Order: sequence, then structure tokens, then C-alpha cells
Amino acid sequence: MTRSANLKAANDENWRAAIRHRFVNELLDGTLDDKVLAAYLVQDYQFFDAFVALLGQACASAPTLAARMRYAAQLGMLASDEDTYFTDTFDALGVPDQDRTHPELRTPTREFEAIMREATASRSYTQVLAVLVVAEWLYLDWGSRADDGMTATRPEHVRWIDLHRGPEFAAWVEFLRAEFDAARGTDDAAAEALFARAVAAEVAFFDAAYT
Ligand SMILES: Cc1ncc(CO)c(N)n1
Repeated sequence: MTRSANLKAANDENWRAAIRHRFVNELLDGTLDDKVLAAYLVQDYQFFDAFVALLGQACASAPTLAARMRYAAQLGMLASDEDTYFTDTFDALGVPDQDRTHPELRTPTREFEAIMREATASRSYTQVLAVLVVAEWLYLDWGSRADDGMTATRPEHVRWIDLHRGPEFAAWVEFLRAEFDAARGTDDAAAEALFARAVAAEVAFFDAAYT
């Protein structure tokens, strides 16, 4: 098995808890409460901030121009499609400016920020990728559940689902996994620990939207 597949299997319980989470079920069904979606997205916009910084570090730490270009392209997508989704949905749900820029951070958001800050500060391609692989692969896994049929119809739901499935997003995840599986370093233990913490944080992040 590849390193990424091994680590996913080692964290199978939390991984499955995340992709089958009530939040995902209700999102795909289109029954998600607007308050829950807003609470989630307000926290996720802060996640997004640290995530973009982490991708910038991946671009800096990548060993080849080809890989750097892939990160640059993905950063461009995030700055357009994904950032626009947040803004449009905050407008649709009436989220005030303060909550878009300076919300009170929930515990799982703080934990995710700590994980991403740690990976970014290490400047280690392996550690950066450990976190990116979890964040993107786990989201592809729940997003792909919609391929078997979903009943969500509102743009606030459908656009978020569509950002995390389909051939382009799947190819991005394949790229990240291949980079992670090929990366060689002396910090495999640190990368494995970050991977496990990130999977646990994904479950807690969904939980927090309901509290
Ligand atoms: C918490 C979380 N994990 C992963 C993603 C996808 O990168 C996201 N937007 N939010």
C-alpha cells in the first residue's frame, strides 16, 4: 500500500465518522439548517485563511516547477471559485461582516489552525502534504457521495458539494497523494502525527457546527 492509503486505513474510524457525518448527510439531502451551515462556513472561512497559507508553503517547498505550477493553479481556483462561494453564501444567509472577518473561533478551528501553522512553519514538504492530503481527500470522499444521487437543490448547498467532487477535484487529490507518496524526508513520524490529528479535527469541525 502507498503511504497515503496506509495512513487513511490507520485512521479509518475517524475518517468514516467524518464522511458519514450528520452534517454531510443533511447537506446532501438539502435539509441542513441555515444556522448550522452559517456556523460551519464562518469557521471554515478562517480554516480557509490558514489553508491558503499552507498551500503557499507547498508551492514554496515543492521540488519541481511542475508541482509549483499545480499549486499556483489551485491557489487561483481558491481565490476565484471558492472565495466567491463564501462571499455569495454569506450574503444569502445574511452573515454579518464581523463574522466573516473576526468571528469567535471554536475549539476545532483553533486546533486546525494549530495543525496548519505547525506544518507551514516546518517548511517540510512531507508535513505540509500530510495535512493537505487529509483536508482534500476526505472532502473528496464525502463530496463523491453525491455521485450516487443527492436531493440538495439550493446553490448554498450544491455549490459547496460540487467544489468537492468531480474529475478536476479528484485529479487534484491524486496529485497531492502522488506527491506525498513520493516525498522522502526524515520527518515521517511528524507527518503521520499531523495526518492523524487532522482526521480527528475534521470530525470535531463538523460536530462544532451543531453546538
Ligand atoms: C475543515 C475543512 N476541511 C477541509 C476542507 C477542504 O479543504 C475545508 N474546506 N474545510
